[in-house]
Amino acid sequence: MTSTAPIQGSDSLAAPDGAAVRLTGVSKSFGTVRAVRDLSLHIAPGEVVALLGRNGAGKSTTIDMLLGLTTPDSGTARLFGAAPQQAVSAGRVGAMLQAGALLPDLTVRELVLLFAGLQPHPLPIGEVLERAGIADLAKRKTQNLSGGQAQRVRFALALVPDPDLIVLDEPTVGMDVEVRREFWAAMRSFAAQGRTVLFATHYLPEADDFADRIVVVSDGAVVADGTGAQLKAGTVGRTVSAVVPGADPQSLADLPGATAVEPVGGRLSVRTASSDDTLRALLSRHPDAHDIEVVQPTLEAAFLTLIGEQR
Ligand SMILES: Nc1ncnc2c1ncn2[C@@H]1O[C@H](COP(=O)(O)OP(=O)(O)OP(=O)(O)O)[C@@H](O)[C@H]1O
Repeated sequence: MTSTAPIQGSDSLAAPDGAAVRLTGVSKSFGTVRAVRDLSLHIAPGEVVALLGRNGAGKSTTIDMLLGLTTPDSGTARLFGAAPQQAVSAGRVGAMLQAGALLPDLTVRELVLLFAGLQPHPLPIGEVLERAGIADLAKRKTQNLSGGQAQRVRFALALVPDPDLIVLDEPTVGMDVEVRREFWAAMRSFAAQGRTVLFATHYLPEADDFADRIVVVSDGAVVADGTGAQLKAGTVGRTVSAVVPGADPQSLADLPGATAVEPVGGRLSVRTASSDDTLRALLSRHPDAHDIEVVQPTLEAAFLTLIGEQR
């Protein structure tokens, strides 16, 4: 006999909804400051997600709630279907938070060992040092590290639990260009194993280069969520610019797809949701238009538009 009835007694440790991270309508205020407002975020296992926003947007507060370091005023935070503290205690989560002094008077190796002793299934110390690129710093006292070296040690501590999810709050602050490159290479190999990465940043190129998905936060709320390409296409559109004899910005405002027109150095620049339609109509109306350019927006332009709209 065949049956289509649901299987009973499924693994209670599995995330019931399959999500690595699920924030549902979380809010947090500090006095009169509403740091995070009704924010929801769902991250599937294996995704690499950037939380992008300017200073004070609410990124760190969101991360603190997600890790169980701060309790939301309302809403819920779940990691792998469990309460954040439970997922952290189970060694499923590694975190690299902003600044915070490393325990002094210990060598890097001693610090990593101490931290490993608190984890249920830590990675071997040699592997941690290797993966974080700090084998050469193992014997250095933590208080003698440079800012960038201390960041790499914090990254090592995040790797110690051998986590399924790694959460990084502005991880590359203080790292020089070379160290930054090595750091992202290490993160790529971590993510290539199917693990989940969430990082907060205000470096747009990092979000664009490294994340599968960018969640833009402004004034404590999600204002956009998509790939870098989707954010660029969906928010700003392309720009058609040309020298158009006898035209002024107002006369081009009704071109199909046009959302804004401005004069830029003797040219007219038309921001458009449909560059093909705009260009056809422009040439039909002004056959003498010349030096035409169609420009794809940068992520920075998309970001500024998004947070500008929000404000
Ligand atoms: N403990 C606190 N007490 C009072 N206000 C706070 C506290 N923590 C955060 N805030 C305020 O909440 C808002 C959000 O801060 P948060 O640190 O989450 O932003 P952020 O996006 O991480 O900023 P940054 O990029 O500068 O780190 C800010 O206005 C901040 O001043």
